[in-house]
Amino acid sequence: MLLARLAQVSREVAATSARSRKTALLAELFRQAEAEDVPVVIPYLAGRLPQGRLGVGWRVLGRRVPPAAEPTLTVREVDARLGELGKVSGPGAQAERARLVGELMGAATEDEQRFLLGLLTGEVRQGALDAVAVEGLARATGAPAAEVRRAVMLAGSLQTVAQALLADGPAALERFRLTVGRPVLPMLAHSASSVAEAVEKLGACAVEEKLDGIRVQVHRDGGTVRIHTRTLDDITARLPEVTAAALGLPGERFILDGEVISFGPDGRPRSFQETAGRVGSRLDVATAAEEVPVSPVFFDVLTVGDRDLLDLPFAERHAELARLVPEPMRVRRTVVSGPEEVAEAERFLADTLERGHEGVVVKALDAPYSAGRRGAAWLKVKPVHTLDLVVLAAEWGHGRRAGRLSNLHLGARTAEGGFVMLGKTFKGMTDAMLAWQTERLRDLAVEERTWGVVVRPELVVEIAYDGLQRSTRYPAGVTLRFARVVRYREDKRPEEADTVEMLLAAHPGVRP
Ligand SMILES: Nc1ncnc2c1ncn2[C@@H]1O[C@H](COP(=O)(O)OP(=O)(O)OP(=O)(O)O)[C@@H](O)[C@H]1O
Repeated sequence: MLLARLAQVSREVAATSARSRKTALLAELFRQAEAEDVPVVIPYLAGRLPQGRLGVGWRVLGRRVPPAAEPTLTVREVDARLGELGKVSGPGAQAERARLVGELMGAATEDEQRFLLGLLTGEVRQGALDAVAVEGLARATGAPAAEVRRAVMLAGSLQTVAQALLADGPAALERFRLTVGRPVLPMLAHSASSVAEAVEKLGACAVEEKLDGIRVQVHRDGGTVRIHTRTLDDITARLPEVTAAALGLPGERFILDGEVISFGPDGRPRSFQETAGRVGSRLDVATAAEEVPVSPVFFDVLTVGDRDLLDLPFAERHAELARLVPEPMRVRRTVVSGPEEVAEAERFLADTLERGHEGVVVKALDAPYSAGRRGAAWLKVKPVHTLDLVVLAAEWGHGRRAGRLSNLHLGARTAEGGFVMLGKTFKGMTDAMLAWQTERLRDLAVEERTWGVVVRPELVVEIAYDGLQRSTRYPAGVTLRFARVVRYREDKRPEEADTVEMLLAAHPGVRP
């Protein structure tokens, strides 16, 4: 497929707000694409680079190159060239990168140059395109949209499903069943501002403790156990305690969903940093396991034996969980019948906080498991509210922080898929964090200024704040009071960051 065609569709999709038109445009594009184009077409449509980052800054991208008259570049050729670009390193790297970018831009028409520039600077990011792409794909291949959606959910990747569908037609969907040993993206939660609001919305529900650890999906097939993170990384080797626990359960084949967390000698949860440090460390697992032992605490089950439980109501899945996993290895919970029992839910939250946990997750008893979705059936309630924002730029520090990128420009997501700046912060950073972010943000820089760098909007950071206030200085018309960094969220993609709308909804008293 020609890059020119992709650039044209990308522009047309962005220009229309009608979902049916977007679907039609994408269906047409998929009809013209070959299966081999898919690993490039899908990320490019969403404004993502399959290579992640390329290390080309504004100095290179800012140079004007005369455009080609006719489109000749194919998407696969562009991908191969960007792959080459990503490999350049060592002395003279900048000059070599500039040469490669110059060559690529010189082979592109004006329209394609604009598209490539947007792609390389992270500006063509199109939010929420995946859902429309699923419909387009279904229409292009004659597969039922609901089945394509379920396959994408289970594969955890639109790209994998699209490639299979374009190569082999609707029969390929068979390959994407829930299978022990193949991880699926976990179900996620929305926020509610209070337990009362959550219970009001959900009716009959379970109120579960929210543990501040690391999400894990544990697959056991006979004597084999595999443990995956929320981003589907395999961390089995790092968690021997969890493997042993899974092998000790009475079932031979299952998939469990839960959290691993480390409890101190007093039985209280250790800080998130300690658990994360333990789970993140690959070296000398035996010593680490002795110093910071972790425990799995499960809250859901996706498969038992050969039965796929995803579509069962949560109440029934939990009954299966209780048969398989003994109580000390399950999250604590209370079940309430609806708003008339809100006092019980509130008592449970207070008790959970007392025991040192973060808050609760309130879950509808009748809801299926929606893998990879931030479903409305799970609502988290945390007294300390934090936001997941995206770093848009960073300023060089002064004094003790000279030579470090320090003051972060924070952006919330907009409905259109872009980002809008909400404020800045240099608070809450440890020395290690400053060193890490300096290196990481330099890699992401697309523009260097005397005051700092403007970066590709990639890095998600969790921010605590004391409130929201009106502001004429920031484009959203509001800014955060006393924003401070809690932690970086490398497990989150910028598409998962909080939106301006969510922020405004959480602060009904403040209007831009
Ligand atoms: N009982 C529980 N049920 C579901 N998730 C739980 C529970 N206890 C802890 N968690 C954790 O809380 C997360 C649910 O919140 P969400 O889906 O919004 O993820 P998140 O954005 O990482 O949230 P947060 O930053 O608040 O932890 C899960 O991914 C899981 O790691």
